[in-house]
Amino acid sequence: MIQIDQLSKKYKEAEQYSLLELGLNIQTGEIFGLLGPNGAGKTTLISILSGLIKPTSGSFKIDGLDYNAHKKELKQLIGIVPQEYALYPSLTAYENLYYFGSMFGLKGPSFKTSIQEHLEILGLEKFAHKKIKGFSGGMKRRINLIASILHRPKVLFLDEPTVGVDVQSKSVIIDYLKELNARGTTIIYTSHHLNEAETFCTQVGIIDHGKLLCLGTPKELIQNEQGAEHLEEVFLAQTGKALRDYA
Ligand SMILES: Nc1ncnc2c1ncn2[C@@H]1O[C@H](COP(=O)(O)OP(=O)(O)OP(=O)(O)O)[C@@H](O)[C@H]1O
Repeated sequence: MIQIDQLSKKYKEAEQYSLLELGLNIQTGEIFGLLGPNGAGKTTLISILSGLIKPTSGSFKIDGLDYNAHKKELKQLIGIVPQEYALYPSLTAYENLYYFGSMFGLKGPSFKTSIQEHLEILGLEKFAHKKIKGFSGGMKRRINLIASILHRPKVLFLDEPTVGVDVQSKSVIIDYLKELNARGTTIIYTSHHLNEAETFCTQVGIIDHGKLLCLGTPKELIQNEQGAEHLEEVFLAQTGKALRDYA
């Protein structure tokens, strides 16, 4: 589904590469967890794959389509849930979703029904006509998720979709993502919640300093790391214990 070849990114004015000749294949139907410490390059990689920023060099294809030649098709094919909320605070939940769906050309009664259905599935039907500015973090994350999937993307990129939300919202989000995946959506997500990734992901890639360190199912990675019982131990063995503070 996704073929990444020798992808590098050096931001303007940055001294170091944020991604360095990274190669990776992600198969159709996976729930792929992109894990790594702060500053590892996760957001950079997801932002390149979802067309938000350009790589410095290298290439990638999604569903056989090269990004440079097929930008329009790829926009319809993918959904993006960014780390920051991309919502209009003074519009209601319904108005936000209507706006984002319209951007993908959605319209008509079936579109309106689809918004209502998604609000129900994610437990937000009571808040459909309330303004976003009063919503909790967990509610905003769920609205952000709906906004990114109304056009039924084949591939969904999520940058830390469960950060800063309570256990209840997290569980609704994860269950919903599993359901989407069961219906055929390939999921690529970043997270610092290693317990969550261990049970949620079918494949995991650990990256650091812009390079892929290891790749496999959570079970394979745990088996291959001597003495490890959980993904967290694999992660620390691969990336070390040094703090990654940067400003
Ligand atoms: N716009 C930018 N300009 C310059 N450097 C940047 C920019 N965005 C990110 N970087 C740098 O690129 C590196 C990778 O950052 P990135 O945000 O991709 O990491 P991350 O793995 O997503 O981290 P986190 O877990 O903190 O979100 C870091 O060193 C960061 O400082």
